[in-house]
Amino acid sequence: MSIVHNLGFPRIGAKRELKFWLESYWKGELPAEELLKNARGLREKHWLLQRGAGVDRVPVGDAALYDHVLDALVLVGALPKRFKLDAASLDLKGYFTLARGDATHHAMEMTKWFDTNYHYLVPEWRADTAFFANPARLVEQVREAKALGVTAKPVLVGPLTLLWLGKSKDGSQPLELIAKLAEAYVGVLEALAAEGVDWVQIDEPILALDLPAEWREAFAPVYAKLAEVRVKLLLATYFGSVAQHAALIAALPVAGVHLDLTRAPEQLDAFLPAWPENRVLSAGVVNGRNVWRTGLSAALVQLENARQKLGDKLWIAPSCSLLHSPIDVAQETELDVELKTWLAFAVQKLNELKLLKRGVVNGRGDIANELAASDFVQASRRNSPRVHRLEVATRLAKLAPNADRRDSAYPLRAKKQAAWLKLPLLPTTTIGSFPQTAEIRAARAAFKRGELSDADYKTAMQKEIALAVREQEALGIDVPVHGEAERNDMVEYFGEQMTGYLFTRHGWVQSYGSRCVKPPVIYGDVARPKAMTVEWSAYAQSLTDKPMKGMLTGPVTMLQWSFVRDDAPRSLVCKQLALALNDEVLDLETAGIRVIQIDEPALREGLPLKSADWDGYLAWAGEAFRLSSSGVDDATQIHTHMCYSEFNDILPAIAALDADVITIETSRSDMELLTAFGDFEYPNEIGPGVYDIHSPRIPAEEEIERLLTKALAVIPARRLWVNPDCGLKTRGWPEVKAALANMMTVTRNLREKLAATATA
Ligand SMILES: CN1c2c(nc(N)[nH]c2=O)NC[C@@H]1CNc1ccc(C(=O)N[C@@H](CCC(=O)N[C@@H](CCC(=O)N[C@@H](CCC(=O)O)C(=O)O)C(=O)O)C(=O)O)cc1
Ligand SMILES: N[C@@H](CCS)C(=O)O
Ligand SMILES: [Zn+2]
Repeated sequence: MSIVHNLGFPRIGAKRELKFWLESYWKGELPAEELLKNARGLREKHWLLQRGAGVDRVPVGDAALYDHVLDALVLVGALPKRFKLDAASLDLKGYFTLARGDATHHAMEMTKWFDTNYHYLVPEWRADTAFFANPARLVEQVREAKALGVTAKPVLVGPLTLLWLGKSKDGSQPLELIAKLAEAYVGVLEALAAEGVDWVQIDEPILALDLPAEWREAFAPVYAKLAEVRVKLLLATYFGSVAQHAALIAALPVAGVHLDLTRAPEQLDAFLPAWPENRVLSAGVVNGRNVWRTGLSAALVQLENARQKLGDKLWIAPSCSLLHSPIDVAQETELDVELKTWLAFAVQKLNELKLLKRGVVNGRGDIANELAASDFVQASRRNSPRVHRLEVATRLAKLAPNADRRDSAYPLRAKKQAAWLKLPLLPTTTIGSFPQTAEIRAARAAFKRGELSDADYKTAMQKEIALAVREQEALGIDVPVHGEAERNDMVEYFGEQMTGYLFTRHGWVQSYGSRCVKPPVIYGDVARPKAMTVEWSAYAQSLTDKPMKGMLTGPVTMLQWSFVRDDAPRSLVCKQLALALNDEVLDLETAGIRVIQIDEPALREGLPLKSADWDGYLAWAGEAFRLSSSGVDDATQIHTHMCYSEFNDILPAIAALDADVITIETSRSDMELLTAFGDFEYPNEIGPGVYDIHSPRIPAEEEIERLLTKALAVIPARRLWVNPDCGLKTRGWPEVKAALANMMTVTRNLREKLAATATA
């Protein structure tokens, strides 16, 4: 019998319940036992919900309390050595110390999960990293599921993917650990088999990447070892085609393979003719990375094709875990009725899978009404006048070929900027946001509920802006910011003010740990009807003589962190965003804001997974950034900011953005990135982050000094800025003030030292 299975479910809860429990626990307000009890209740609710929606095999083990990669490390006993914690006896306190750090440990590094906006904790490898099977928690969850009558399919991060995602901390090659790691996986699988588990999903998304030969070759021996355990393995691949590894995958002793047929539908034809007999094909035909209702007719064509060859060996699934999808459209009671019919979140996606199963098993006639409804929705989206705007298309068509170029090259611009900015050596700034306090969020919530008037909300936000400016003046920050108090989120805020965007009330998606984002949805042509930030920035400028830095989210990040229409190329949508943002840049300049930061933290995350596609992407992404930042006077200083990713492999593309200044996260990786910037001789100004903003820990002066000294060894002082790694919205004011005060003290001391050396 063909079945429906799911690769993973959003774990935060329809009302972000897990987020609130976690944060209460961290504040000491919720006891550990309560957190554990609540989390168990939530995952059980999700299992039953999935079963109720027609999922025959329900994923178990995906409901991490903080991060599934951290859970995978606990499962194989490979916690970073520096924490001196034992995986077998790890309690909640230890688990969260790994994730969030404490007074004596900096948190595990965090980076993007492939090309998503989800952040995982980076494993730390050493030649002597030891592993052991530590399956107790997973086994317990399998038992919980069984007790509820749910058919559990445990989900594991695959061993090769786990190794790949980690970083060597001692220069050794992570792949050398594979034999030891495979032993631990065998132990885990044996424990699951002993529980009567028949299928285990083992995720190897790295198969969507171009892998070096030694990594490709490592698959066969590892999977041969795992195949010794009497449990069926479903090798799950997603986020792209794995056809380049078809021979390797065909030869693996696994009982099933999952393919992402939404990102890479063409791979079905590549795989199907030589599909090994008796192997299950899990067809990922419902997009887990987007919010659009599936075109059921088209998906059925794929499934019918596969079923003809495979019969009941065909399984039906979402393209990837639904972790990246909001939970339930039914909660969106305020959404425009027509637009709502275009959308499907996790719960709706599971229902689509159930229908597809009926359609493919019983024939199309069994779901004739649903197919007709689906066809109608597809046509209504395609033909809707709400999607297309003539003025946007005309503006794009008329764009001058050099519209993405500044008037002069950086060296001349730098002189003109220095002439009016008159900044000291090692100028200091911050990345934009200051603490989003409970009061700010409460004011916004009251405003949204209609309990606070426009005028009162504006006054409340201006009060916060004034506070941020005052604090920065007291600290002596050279280029202050207004603090972004008025923004719910750096992407959603802009999306709400542009045409072609819709936004939800409850469409939360986990970003990391307890932090969530509510990506706005681009359904049509994008434009900016009126200024979005000018009033706030101009107000902030009126409070200080220092040059106020305006703050925008760049076109690539707006694209990457939104759910994007699937009826136009991403490059086109990005260009529309770039022009809308350029309108804002020019309005800011006219209003006297002559330092403008255009954040692009998602530039690297948007990089295609296969290197053959990189140049194409970097060309249009770079052009979009430059389009958004051009047309300003040479003396207007354009900043950009990047964080949360490894940037070494795209340094030339970062330089090609031609921003006058880039501020970039570096401290968690101990300024490793800077060496690359130094080697590459990044031509413009750089502010490498001198402290990590993810932890409440206040960085000591010595730590900041060490990092800054490291930076000075590779970047000439005249091109070096001093700033934190990222925005400070997740922190509290006392920590922010103390951390920035240390940053300022170190900077002043270094300035004196540099001046003394210059005069000596
Ligand atoms: C820089 N980062 C961002 C990424 N992606 C984005 N889209 N935005 C980013 O900033 N990706 C990479 C990183 C990830 N980092 C973060 C950091 C912090 C958060 C975060 O703090 N998220 C908040 C939600 C923020 C938000 O949208 N707030 C709104 C709504 C607040 C709210 O919950 N309102 C309640 C009502 C409350 C009441 O009092 O009644 C409601 O709407 O139900 C706002 O401020 O108005 C979080 O809480 O998780 C995310 C990613
Ligand atoms: N300006 C934003 C950038 C985050 S990546 C902030 O400061 O929060
Ligand atoms: Zn950032």
